[in-house]
Amino acid sequence: MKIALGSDHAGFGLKERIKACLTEQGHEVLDVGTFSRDPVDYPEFAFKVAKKIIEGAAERGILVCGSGIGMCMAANRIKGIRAVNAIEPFTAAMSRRHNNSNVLCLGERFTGEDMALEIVRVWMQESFEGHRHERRIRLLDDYNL
Ligand SMILES: O=C(CO)[C@H](O)[C@H](O)[C@H](O)COP(=O)(O)O
Repeated sequence: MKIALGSDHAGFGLKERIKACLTEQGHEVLDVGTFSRDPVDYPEFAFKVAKKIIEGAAERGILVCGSGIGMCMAANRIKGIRAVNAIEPFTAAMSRRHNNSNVLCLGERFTGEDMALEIVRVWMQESFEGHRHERRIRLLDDYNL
C-alpha cells in the first residue's frame, strides 16, 4: 500500500520507526517530513499528508505529533480526510471498520513504541465494512457549511 507519513518534531522518532517497519513490510512510504527534532508546526505536515491522499498519491496516511491531537484536528479540516487519534488498537480497528478512517494519528509522548506499532499493524490490516456506514461517511464528506 502507498502510505503518506508525516510528523512534527515531537513525533519524529516514532515516525522514523513506523517508516522502517512499513518499508520492511513492503509498503511504499511517502515521507513528507519533518526530518529532525528541530521545532516545527504540526499543521504543515498534516496538510501535506492530507494533500497526498486527496490527490491520489497515497491511499492512507499516518501522522505523529506529541499527543496525536493537533495532527488529528488539522487533518480533519480537509474535506475527504477521516482522521482518528488512537491510543489503543481497538479504536484504530473500529475507525477502519465503521468510519473508513484514512489517516491514523499517534502521539509519541503519550504512547510507547511497542503499542504504537501494534496500533499501526491493526489499522493497516482492518477493512471498511461498508453498508450503512457508507451513507454516514457520505454525509460527512458531502457537508458544506
Ligand atoms: O499539537 C500537539 C498537541 O495537540 C502536539 O502534541 C505537538 O507535538 C506539541 O504541542 C508540541 O509541543 P512543543 O512543546 O512545542 O514541543
